[in-house]
Amino acid sequence: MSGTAFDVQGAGALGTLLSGNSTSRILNGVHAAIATTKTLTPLQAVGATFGTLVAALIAVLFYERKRKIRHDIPTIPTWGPLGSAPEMLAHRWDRLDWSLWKQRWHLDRGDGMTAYVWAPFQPTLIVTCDPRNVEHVLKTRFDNYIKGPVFDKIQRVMLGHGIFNADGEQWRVQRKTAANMFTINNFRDFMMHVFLDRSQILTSRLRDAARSGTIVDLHDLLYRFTLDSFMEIGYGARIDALKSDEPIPFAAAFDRAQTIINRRYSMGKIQWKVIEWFTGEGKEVVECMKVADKFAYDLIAKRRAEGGLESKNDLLSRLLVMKNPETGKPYPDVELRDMVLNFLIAGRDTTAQSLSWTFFELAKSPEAVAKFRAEISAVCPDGEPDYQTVTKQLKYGAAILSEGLRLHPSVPAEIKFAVEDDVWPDGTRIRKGDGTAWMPWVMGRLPELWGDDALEFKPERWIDSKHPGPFKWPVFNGGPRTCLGQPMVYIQAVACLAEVTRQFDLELVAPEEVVYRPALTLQMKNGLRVRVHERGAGDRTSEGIAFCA
Ligand code: HEM
Repeated sequence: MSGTAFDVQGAGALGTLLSGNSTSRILNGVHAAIATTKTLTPLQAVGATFGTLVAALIAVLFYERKRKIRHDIPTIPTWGPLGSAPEMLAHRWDRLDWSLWKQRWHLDRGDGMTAYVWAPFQPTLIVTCDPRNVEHVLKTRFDNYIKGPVFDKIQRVMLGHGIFNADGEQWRVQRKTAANMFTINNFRDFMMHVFLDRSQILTSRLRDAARSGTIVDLHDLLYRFTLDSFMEIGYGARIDALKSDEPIPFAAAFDRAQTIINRRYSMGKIQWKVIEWFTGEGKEVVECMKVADKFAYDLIAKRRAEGGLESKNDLLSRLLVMKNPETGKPYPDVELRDMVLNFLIAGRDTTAQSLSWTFFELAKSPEAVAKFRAEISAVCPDGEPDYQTVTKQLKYGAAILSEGLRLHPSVPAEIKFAVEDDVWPDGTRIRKGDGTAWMPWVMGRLPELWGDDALEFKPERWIDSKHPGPFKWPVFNGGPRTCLGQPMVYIQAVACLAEVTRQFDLELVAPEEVVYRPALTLQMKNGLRVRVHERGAGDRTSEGIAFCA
């Protein structure tokens, strides 16, 4: 290869990396350098080209630094033109702990609750733990903060144009449709029936484990529990994942795609594209999504073919008879596919994770378990609970879940992008295009927000004090984009917590192994291995798998 051809390719690659006036100045420099290489030997030309590219890269890094550095917002000490990139790389496995450490550092210096972090080729992120700012972004200036193209490009292959990915009118229409479905009253009875039925299968698996002395991965069982429940409630389909230990092909493909996609958030677009091209993971995502897509389209076709949709209670049947308020026509399959997969992510992973982390905390807190058992015996002494019991009477159970979510929010961090310049309530100046982030995981651990016992698992704080509201505890978001599933989560999770706690003692096998995997949602990296002990007949009011007898 001649030195010149090689050089021009290199310059071309740089050209696609960059844009803007300064960039063209840099490129002119590169071209000038290339022209001089024409008189060199091939080896010298390669050396000169490499040197030129390195010099150009350094120039770009310094330009990026100049563009991103903010003198009006605090940040941790950075690595010159590399910003915080080296630390982000070093802390890719404990990203949340690093963020907490960073926030503590700022608070101890008197910087306040808002700081920023930057790295080359990634959007600058202004990160806040101030509930006033969170309220401002989520509610007061809702229209000024959007998910934006970064989120859309990363997630498009999986979420399509579904509700999680959408902004503006596209989001508004879907929100309306989804909100309508969640207000249907008879849906609640159907839901309750499904949750109790699946809870019974879960407890029968735990009983088998207790009797055979087998250690179980409760995290995996809870994923199966929420998958089975949501498949029935959402799509009227029974897949009985809980009755087996085998991987479910579509769920495995979907999980693999999620794992690869989640990693994209810690990189710039070019970085993840290049890495996925080299590792073949880009193609793998596409293949996995073909499996998930086929699953979704088959579900839609089957439900449509069965007919009688008007009398069915599941979400998909309701979607199939609904008309898009925009077009006045039924939703096309491609939009139904997006809804199916968006709701599956919402309905399965987050609830399974919240239950897993809450059981983890309960297993370390015998006092909370004793209080919960006393409440269960008091409010449902004879027979299965109804909707009212779970939603109104198991107050300590609900407090246990809220406390579990405070310390381990299923969505640990959120990002939105500013449409226009703005000023936050704490005085932080936001520029058009800035990424703004808040981290429920970090907020839940700050003594400044929760008192000196912030790191302790204390369900009582939800009973003894006023509810903190959605902006100090943004676990389910707040404002117009509040989680639509929150009431459903409390029914399913409180029923499941009560059912398991009433019948079993859970012993953690290796508590030190219970750690998160950095991802969009708070998975347990090594699962939740427990030894299950059936409570003696004297501990319960009766034998059996009824919810509370
Ligand atoms: C513990 C369980 C759950 C947690 C912690 C949770 C949390 C959240 C959060 C933080 C968001 C905002 C996401 C974003 O905009 O980036 C959200 C949105 C949403 N959630 Fe949940 N969620 C849970 C369970 C569920 C369930 C079971 C459903 C229903 C099937 C559901 C349905 C939705 C929907 C439809 C949205 C989109 C709302 C919108 O953008 O307008 N969620 N959830």
